[in-house]
Amino acid sequence: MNEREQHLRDLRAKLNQYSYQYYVEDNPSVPDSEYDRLMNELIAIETEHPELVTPDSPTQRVGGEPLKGFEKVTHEIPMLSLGDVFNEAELLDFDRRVRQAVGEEVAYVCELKIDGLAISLTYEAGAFVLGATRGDGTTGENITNNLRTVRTLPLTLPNGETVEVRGECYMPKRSFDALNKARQEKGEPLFANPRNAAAGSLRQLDPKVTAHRRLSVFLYSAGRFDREKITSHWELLQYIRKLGLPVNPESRRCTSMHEVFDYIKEYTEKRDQLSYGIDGIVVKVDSMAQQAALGNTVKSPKWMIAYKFPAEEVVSTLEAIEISV
Ligand SMILES: NC(=O)c1cc2c(=O)c3cc(F)ccc3oc2nc1N
Repeated sequence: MNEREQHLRDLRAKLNQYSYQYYVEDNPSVPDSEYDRLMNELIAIETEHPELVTPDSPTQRVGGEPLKGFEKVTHEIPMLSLGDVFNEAELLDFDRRVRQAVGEEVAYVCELKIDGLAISLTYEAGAFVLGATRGDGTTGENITNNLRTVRTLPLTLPNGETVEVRGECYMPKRSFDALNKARQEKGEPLFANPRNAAAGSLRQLDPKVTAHRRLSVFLYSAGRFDREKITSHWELLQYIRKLGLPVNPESRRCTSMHEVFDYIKEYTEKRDQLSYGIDGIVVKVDSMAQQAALGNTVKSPKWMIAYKFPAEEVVSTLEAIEISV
């Protein structure tokens, strides 16, 4: 390997390390400007020596010309949405309905409800080939080029699987604060919250704009997968993690509603320390057989429920002034 190739390898390694510090550790060791400087240097060298480009180089994320619009994508397996409950009594009703329907004890998996945008990712022979929004559940929008810019979304799977996975694309609080600070300095309208900012960033026609929004993803489900090998949701999460895809580390298997309530209490308290926004807790029946027995309504699975946190009483300054007058 010659000196130039070694320099490229060092640049890629540094950029990947900075991404890991930013997105996984929520503790960047360099400012965004230093990341962008190194990325521009890597783009310049690879442009001059295209034969040295590698498929997993961070520069391969920001490709494609701005689109005129988004192609439609049909979800073979519909992407359903979550039913909501707003208090513990309603959560107990859900548990009672589930246990009556399956006629046996039930274990649950609790997950943080990431406040982002539902997406579907398709990998063919280990290569990321298609990314889409949920849309109306049956028809979504092809946002592949924009999702390629999401640094925590692997462009290749180490073992070359063909799989469709589903998850949430979100904007970390750090990215949201930096984005609104930059917009304030330019006198541009601010985003109201990270969810709106993520949605706006994914619906950009120009991937270069999306790349600067520093989005991230957590995966939590799959489209088609081998139901012989994977008999529980907990195993599905481990399988998705083994593929090399980011899975939220806070999920927990609970064998009683008592443990579910403990989990909800724990993460209601921890919510503000998380590096991303959550708007509730998702409670899923763990057994795939019990999920199948419960089935779906036309809109949502009956084996899953979202416990929503009470809306935060954010009294804006203006409201405060009105109240004080
Ligand atoms: N926002 C979320 O963090 C989150 C969302 C969903 C879903 O929307 C969802 C929709 C389905 F049809 C099936 C499973 C799901 O699991 C989910 N799990 C999560 N953790």
